[in-house]
Amino acid sequence: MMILSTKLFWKEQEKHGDIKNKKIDVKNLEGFTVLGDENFAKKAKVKRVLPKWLANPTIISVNLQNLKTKVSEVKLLDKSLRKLLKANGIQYFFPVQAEVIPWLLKANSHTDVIFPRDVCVSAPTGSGKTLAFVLPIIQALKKHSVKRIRALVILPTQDLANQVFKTFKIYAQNTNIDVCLITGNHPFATEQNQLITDNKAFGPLSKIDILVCTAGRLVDHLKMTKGLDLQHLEFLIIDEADRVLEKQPSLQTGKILNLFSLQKRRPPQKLLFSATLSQDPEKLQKLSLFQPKLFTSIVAESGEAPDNIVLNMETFVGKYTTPRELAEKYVITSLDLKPLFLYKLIKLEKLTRSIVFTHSVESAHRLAILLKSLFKSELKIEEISSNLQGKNRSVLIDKFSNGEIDLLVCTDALARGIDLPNVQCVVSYSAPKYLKTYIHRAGRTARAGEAGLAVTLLHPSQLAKFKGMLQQADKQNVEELTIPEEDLEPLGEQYKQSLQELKQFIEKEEKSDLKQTMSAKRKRKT
Ligand SMILES: Nc1ncnc2c1ncn2[C@@H]1O[C@H](COP(=O)(O)OP(=O)(O)OP(=O)(O)O)[C@@H](O)[C@H]1O
Repeated sequence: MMILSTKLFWKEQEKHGDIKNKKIDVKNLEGFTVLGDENFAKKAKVKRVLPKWLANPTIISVNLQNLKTKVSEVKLLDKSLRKLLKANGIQYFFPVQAEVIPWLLKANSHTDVIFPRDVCVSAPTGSGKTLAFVLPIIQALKKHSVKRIRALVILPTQDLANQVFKTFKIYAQNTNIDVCLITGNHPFATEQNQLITDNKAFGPLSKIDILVCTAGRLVDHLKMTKGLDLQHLEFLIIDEADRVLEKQPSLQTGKILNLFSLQKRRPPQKLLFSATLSQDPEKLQKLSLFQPKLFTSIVAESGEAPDNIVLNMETFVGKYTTPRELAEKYVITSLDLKPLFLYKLIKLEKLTRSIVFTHSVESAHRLAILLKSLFKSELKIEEISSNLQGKNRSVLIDKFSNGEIDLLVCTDALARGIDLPNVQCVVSYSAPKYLKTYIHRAGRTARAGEAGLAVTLLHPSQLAKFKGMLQQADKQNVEELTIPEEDLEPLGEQYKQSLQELKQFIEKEEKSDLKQTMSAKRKRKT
């Protein structure tokens, strides 16, 4: 018997002249086995059915003005923690805290009987996600007297890890919990020494209870630090989870996330946080979450995120949300005068305490020099990028926080999670490529219920793409802020002079770089 592919079959049918009807005539098929079938009927649309946990989230309000949950009334939380919150000026919980903290405390109150469910939290930037995991973890770990790493907190950058570490330190006061930070900011051996002590009788022992780290440095220590034991882990927290998992695929591909499922005791509870957490079931599937629970804020058609919204549970997929207090605008600029548009924008809006994002370290550097030349002593301008060592970056971040710097020019290395107080405006000098980038940049302002402005500079050819991108987050009303090109004409001479200064500055820098490289080479030779 002959085996016939569908293509050959149609050729055969053609010979028999029955192609018109495109119907298989079984009579002509003697001696053939047809593989596959041509079906020209229109297929019914497949209805997307979400896993139950994604379709039934707990909705988090984005309203930070009308707070309802008093810290003093959440009796599930230890009195000492409530006292510390009060001492740090926190009287009311933000919505994400009001939902997640009691839920986690309850889930962890009888872990000897029931494995706690894993948790995904998607809530806007600046909505207080950090405390939503810090407080329940401190409370849960207070009871232990033997030192073991019981909570592992992974973040995408050094600056962020540092920030979360500081929050843990504040709320671990008056407990015997030891928190450690490893980000590569210190020599490897120093970090090893902070993690482990070598006991003569028992071998390597943990010195700490909570480890806060960047993903890359964790991977290095897992490979090379003898005695680093995660067998007793009770919590695995991934903050800015989408970014961590993008940056460190080895975490995602099961190498580390699934490693814990092999441990002898119960696997740790996984807690994933982000303002842009994917709610795509296929992506989440890879994380091997255990009976996950989703907390998410939502936007309604109008772009508002009301408190009581009826969801279509079958099709609900959370969209990224931004703070209610965020005002958003864009400015159309020409390519060659873009720095002047920025200059004018800063003047018009009287911007201080503001951040300007560019797409690369080099362009941040050039723009900072140019702005310094244009503003002279009128504004204090600094640049911050991954080129700077961690310590210098922290100094700049502190200076900005204290109001000693008016304008910080930076790359997207600073876009995620960094909590700078009272940022007036975020300017995207280079248009963001992705919605996520836009949301995290803009999220440096309008934090913790404060008002804030995000302005994006666009060339006319970028406008359609930008608007399309914002529509994915149901943002339809982003207004244009018009700066007519004629208004820039009087600045022409000043601009030319500043460009000249920039050129000279860069040339000088290049020469000095060359000199340094040559002298380093010479030193190596000798
Ligand atoms: N209940 C509260 N009351 C007042 N301020 C709060 C409260 N909770 C948190 N904050 C403050 O709000 C700011 C933002 O909090 P946090 O950094 O945790 O936000 P986030 O949701 O993690 O933001 P991002 O997504 O950008 O990382 C911080 O300065 C924090 O101290």
